[in-house]
Amino acid sequence: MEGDYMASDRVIAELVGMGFEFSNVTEAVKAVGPSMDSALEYILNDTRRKSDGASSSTCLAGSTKSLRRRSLSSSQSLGKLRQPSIMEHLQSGCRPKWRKITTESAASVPLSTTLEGSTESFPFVNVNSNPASTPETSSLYTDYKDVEDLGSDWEQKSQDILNKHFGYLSLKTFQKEALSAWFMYKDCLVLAATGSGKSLCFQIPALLTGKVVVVISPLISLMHDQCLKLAKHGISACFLGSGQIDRSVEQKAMNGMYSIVYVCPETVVRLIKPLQNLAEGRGIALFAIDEVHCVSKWGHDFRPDYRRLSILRETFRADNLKFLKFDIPLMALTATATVCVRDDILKSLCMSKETKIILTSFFRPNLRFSVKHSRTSSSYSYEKDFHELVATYTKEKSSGKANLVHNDHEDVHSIVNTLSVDSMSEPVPDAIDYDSLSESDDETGMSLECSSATPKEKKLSVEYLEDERDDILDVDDLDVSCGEFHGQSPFKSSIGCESPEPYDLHSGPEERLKLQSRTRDEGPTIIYVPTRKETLSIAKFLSKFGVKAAAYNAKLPKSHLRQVHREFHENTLQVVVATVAFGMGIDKSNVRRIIHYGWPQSLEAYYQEAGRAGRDGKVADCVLYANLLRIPTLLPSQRSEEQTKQAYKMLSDCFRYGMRTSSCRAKTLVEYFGEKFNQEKCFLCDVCVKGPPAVENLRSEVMIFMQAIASYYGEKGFPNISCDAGIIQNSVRQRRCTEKPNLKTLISRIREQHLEFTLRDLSWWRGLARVLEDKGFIREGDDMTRVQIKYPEPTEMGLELLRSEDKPFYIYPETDMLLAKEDRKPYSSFTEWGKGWADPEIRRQRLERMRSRGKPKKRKSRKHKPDMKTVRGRLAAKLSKKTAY
Ligand SMILES: Nc1ncnc2c1ncn2[C@@H]1O[C@H](COP(=O)(O)OP(=O)(O)OP(=O)(O)O)[C@@H](O)[C@H]1O
Ligand SMILES: [Mg+2]
Repeated sequence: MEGDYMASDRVIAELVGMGFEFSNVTEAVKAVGPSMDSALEYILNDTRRKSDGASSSTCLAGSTKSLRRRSLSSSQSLGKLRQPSIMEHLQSGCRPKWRKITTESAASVPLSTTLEGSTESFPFVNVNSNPASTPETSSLYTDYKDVEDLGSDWEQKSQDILNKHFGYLSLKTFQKEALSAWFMYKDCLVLAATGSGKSLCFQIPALLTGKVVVVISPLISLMHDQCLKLAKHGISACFLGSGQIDRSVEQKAMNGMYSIVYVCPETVVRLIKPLQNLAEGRGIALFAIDEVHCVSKWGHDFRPDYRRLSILRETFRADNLKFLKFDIPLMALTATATVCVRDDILKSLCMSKETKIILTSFFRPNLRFSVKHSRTSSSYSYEKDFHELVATYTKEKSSGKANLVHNDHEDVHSIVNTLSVDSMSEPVPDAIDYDSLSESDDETGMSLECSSATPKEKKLSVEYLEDERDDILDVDDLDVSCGEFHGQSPFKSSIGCESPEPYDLHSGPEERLKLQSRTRDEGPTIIYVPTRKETLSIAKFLSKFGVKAAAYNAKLPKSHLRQVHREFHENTLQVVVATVAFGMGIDKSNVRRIIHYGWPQSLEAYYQEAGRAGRDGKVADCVLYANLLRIPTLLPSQRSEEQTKQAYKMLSDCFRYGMRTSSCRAKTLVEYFGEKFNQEKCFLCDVCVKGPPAVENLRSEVMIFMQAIASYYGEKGFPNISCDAGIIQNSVRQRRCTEKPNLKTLISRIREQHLEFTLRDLSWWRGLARVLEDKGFIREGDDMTRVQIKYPEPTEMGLELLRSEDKPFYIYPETDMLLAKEDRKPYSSFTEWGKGWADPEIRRQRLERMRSRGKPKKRKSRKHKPDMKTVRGRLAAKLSKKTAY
C-alpha cells in the first residue's frame, strides 16, 4: 500500500513536471494506477473525449485564465495528492494544517513571481502563493496552544513515519528533543555523536508537515549521498551546489517539488527571495544547518560562507514576513563542537535567545581507539603497518569470497532518476589502476599517464604528487552541481527492525570486556593521510598486493572521485585512501576501520573522521599511526595570526591525545568536547586493554629540570634557586639569566652536566616537559602557541615544587618517554663529539678551538647515483649533466 502511494506520488510528480494539469493527472492515476504510460494515455484520451475542448488540460502554455484555474484546482489538493502517504498521518486536528485557499486568493496568484521560465513547466508553481491573503487564511499553523495540546500525537506520528520510511522502531531521545523544539518553533542546536542519527531530526519535519525542509550542507558529495538515501526511503529530495549551469532543478526546488532541498551556503544566500516565495507557497517547515561547526573559526573546518547564514534567522521571522505567524525554526547540527565553538555558532547565526541546546553523549561505545608509533613515511613503514590489513582482504579473496561484504545497497543508478550533472556527459573513467601510473618523461619534463582516464584527464601531472594537503574544500567537490531524486518505495526489509545499537552506552564492564575479543566483521576501511601524495602512494602500495584500493583527494579528476564514492557505497572497494576531502557526513554503516596514517590536525577532525566507523553498531577500529617521536607540524594553509594560534592549540591537543598512556582514549575524546565521561573507562581502547605503564618516581629528574629552568629566573626574587645551581657556567651567567631558556638548550646542558642522565634522550625530556606543563608546573614563556613548549617558564606552582621537601614525584611516563627508553642509545641524537652543540656558548667555544687548530678536513662528499626509475632521479641526472658541461 505504501509502495503504491509512493509510486503514485512519483508518477504524479513526473506528469505535473511535464506540464499536465494536476487534477487531470491525479484523476488519471486514480483510474489506471501508478503507471506512467497508462496514465499518460488516459489523460490524452480523456482530453480528446472532452467535447468542451478544455485544452488547458494538456496545454503547457495556456491563457492566464486557464493557468489560474489550473493553479486553483491543484492548490486545492496539492497537499493531499502530493504527499498522500504523509498526509495520511496528519489527522485534521494535527498541528500543521494546509492553508485553506479561497477562490479569490488562488485566483490572485501572481504568475510573474515564478522563477524565470518555470511557469509553464511547473503549472502548480505558486499555487499556494498568496500575498493577498489575510493572516487567518494564510496561517499555516494552528495556535501555539494547539501545538502543546497535540504533543503526544505528533510524537506518535513521528514514530509512524520512522517505521514506515526508515524502518526503525523508535526515535532516540535526542531526536525527540530536537523534534519537540522544532514543534515549539524554537531554534535548536543539536550536538550529537557522529552517526547518531542527526539527519532524521530535520528529515521527519518534512514528512510530518508536507512542507519543505531546506538543509544547508557544506559539500556536494555529502548532499548527494543524503539525497540518495532519502530516495531509497521514499522521500523526494534534491541538492543545489554553487556552480550550476542548468538551473532547472533549482527552479523546481523553489517551486516546492521536493520535500527536502539540500543547498550549499553560497546558494542559499543567493536564493533568499525565491525561498521567501517557497515559504509563502508550499511552506518551509525548517532550515537545518548541518555540519554547523563550519561556522566557527575555532572549529576544524571553517568555511567563511557559513557565517553568512545569519541571513536566514534575520529574514524568516514572523515580524519580517507578514505571511508567517511564527519564525521558521533553525536547527543547527554537528558532532564536533567544543564549548567555544558552540558559543560562536549561536552568535554567528544570530540564533534566538531561546535556542534549545540538545547535547547528547559524544561517546561511541563500539569504537576501539588505539594509537601506534610509525614513521609513516616509506614503503618500509607501509609494509610494517599494513601487512595485517592486506592479509585481511587478500585472505578473503583466496577463500573464494566474491565480495568483501554482503551488498546491502541497491544499485545506485536505479535510484537516481535524474542526476542533473552539468558535466554529466563526461564519461566516467574506469578505476584508476595505480600500477599503470607509469612515469614517463615528456617534453615538458614529467608527466604521469593514467591509462584509464579520459583524454581530458589523461595527464595526472606531477602536481598531484606534490606534498600538499587538501585544505579548504570546494563546495562542489564532485563534478555534479545539482541533482534530483524522486522517492522510491521505502525499503521494506528492515521495517520494524531494531535500532542498530547493539552496544549499549550503559552496558556494564563485563559486557564491554566481552567486546574486546569480538572479531571484526569484514567491511571497508578508510585510511586518512595528511597529503595528496600519500593517497596515491598508499593506494598504489595496497593495490600491488591485490587489495581493491582507491585514492581520493581533491585534485584527482572529479569523475574519478564520483566513481570512488559510488564504488565505496556499493561495497566494491575495500580501502579508500583519502585526504580530509573524503567523507564529511559519510553514512555507510559497515565501515570497519578508520586508520589515520599521520597526525590529524585536530581532535575535532579526528573524532569526526573516526566516527565514520561502525555505524552499524558493531565493533570497529580507529587506529592512529603517527611518529610519536616527532612533534607534529601544521600543514600549510592560509591562516590569520589568530587562526594560526588556534590551529596550534588544536594540533597540540591532538598530540597530547597520542602521547597519553594512562587515560582511556574514549574518555579523553569525549571530555575534549566538554562532556563528563560517566564511566571510568571504555574497556576497548589500547589504554584500557593494555593498562597504563608502571608509574615512575621521577623526583630527581623533575628537580634537575625545574632547577635548570628556574636558574634563569633566579634574579626574579627566588633566592633558593639561583644561577649557582651548577647548571650555568659563571662566564655566561649574566647574559644567560636575561635570556629565555630554550628547552633544547636546557636539556643538552642537563645531559652534559649530569652524567646519570646522559642516556636520557631528548624526546624523553620533551615528554617530561609536557607532563610538567599539563600539571601546571611550567608554562610557555613566549607569546607563541606551540604544539610543545619551547621556552619553559616556571609557574608559582613550579617554584613551590622546588621549595618543597623531598617527596616522591610519581608519573605515568608518556609514549614518547617510553619509546625513548626502548630505543636507548647513548646520545641517540648527538654523537659524543656533538654533545653540547645546541648550546650557543659551547658551540662558540668549540668553533674557536677548531679555528685555532686550523681548518677541519673537508668530508668526502658521498655522491648518490641518481635512480633512473624515478622522476626525481631522472631530473637530477639531467641537471647534473647540464652542470657538467
Ligand atoms: N532512531 C533511530 N534508530 C535507528 N537508527 C537510526 C535512528 N536514527 C538514525 N538512525 C540511523 O543512523 C545512521 C546515521 O545517521 P546520520 O547520518 O543521520 O548520522 P549523523 O548523526 O548525521 O552523523 P554525522 O555526524 O557523521 O553526520 C543512519 O543510517 C540512520 O538511518
Ligand atoms: Mg550528519
